[in-house]
Amino acid sequence: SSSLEVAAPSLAGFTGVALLLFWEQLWKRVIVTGASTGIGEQMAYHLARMGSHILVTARTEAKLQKVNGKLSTHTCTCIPAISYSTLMPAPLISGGLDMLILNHIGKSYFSYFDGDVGHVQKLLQINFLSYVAMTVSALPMLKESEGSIVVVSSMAGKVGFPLTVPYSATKFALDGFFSSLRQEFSMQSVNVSITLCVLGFINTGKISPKEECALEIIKGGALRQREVYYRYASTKIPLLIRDWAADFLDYLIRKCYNTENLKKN
Ligand SMILES: NC(=O)C1=CN([C@@H]2O[C@H](COP(=O)(O)OP(=O)(O)OC[C@H]3O[C@@H](n4cnc5c(N)ncnc54)[C@H](OP(=O)(O)O)[C@@H]3O)[C@@H](O)[C@H]2O)C=CC1
Ligand SMILES: CC(C)CCC[C@@H](C)[C@H]1CC[C@H]2[C@@H]3C(=O)C=C4C[C@@H](O)CC[C@]4(C)[C@H]3CC[C@]12C
Repeated sequence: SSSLEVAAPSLAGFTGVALLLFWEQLWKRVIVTGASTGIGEQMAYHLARMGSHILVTARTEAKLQKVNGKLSTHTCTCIPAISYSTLMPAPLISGGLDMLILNHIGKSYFSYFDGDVGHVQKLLQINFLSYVAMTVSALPMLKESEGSIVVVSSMAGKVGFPLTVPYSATKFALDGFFSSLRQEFSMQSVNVSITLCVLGFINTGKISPKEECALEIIKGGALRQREVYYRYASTKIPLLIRDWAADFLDYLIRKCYNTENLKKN
């Protein structure tokens, strides 16, 4: 099929090709949040090439329309101005859902924690509570389809990095909520998979391109993996060090930061 031709060159290995062959039967209806830019936007393009029906969300209608324009030959609905309050509107799409990809984040700062409790609360609302609320409202549909929840997190949601205190808190919260929920699904025989994605720094260059990252996230979700690491070596190895020598990893991380230009709080 044409979807295979477009996506095949960027896929590594047999699993990726096998996944694409079965995708059209298995993974038709997908929601991607925060899909107007970055990794979410790239996920939308990959999914469209695979023939999925996708619903993308973000706050800015203009940016969503740009994405929608590039997706014009595929079924795509855009939801602008979703406030991501804790109360999500009742099921976003009727007719079922196979995969919910939770990806959006609110803006934060990259410097020492400034003591602004209100900002932490707001970021928890956007990066964490809205994920909980969307999961709750999508769950009846996901149970019916035996579908998947994909949660996009970060190395900063597994290890304490400096300069990202509020952000890190929201990402650690996601791990707690979804890891615990995965256990309950298993105990209650709820066949909905939960995939937590642990990403390192993603850029637009050659080292960790967002296009490849987006495809790895979709693959991990479709294969119902517990966690996705991207890129694998530079995220998995530090996590192995963390489990055996946490102080040593903290030391290595601090050594990567040039703190001369930073204002002390
Ligand atoms: N980029 C990186 O290096 C890394 C990214 N990650 C994770 O990957 C995911 C995607 O990151 P990235 O592609 O960089 O994100 P971007 O900043 O490129 O995109 C964020 C998306 O979320 C939407 N958004 C922003 N603010 C809000 C809000 N208040 N409410 C709802 N939606 C909002 C934006 O659209 P709009 O503003 O129109 O609402 C946009 O679509 C995130 O979960 C992030 O934590 C993890 C590790 C590293
Ligand atoms: C242990 C090392 C091998 C890996 C180091 C990875 C470090 C450098 C990675 C891990 C998590 C990354 C941050 C992140 O998750 C999300 C964002 C939001 C985005 O809008 C701007 C960039 C920012 C702050 C990333 C900055 C780079 C971080 C600290």
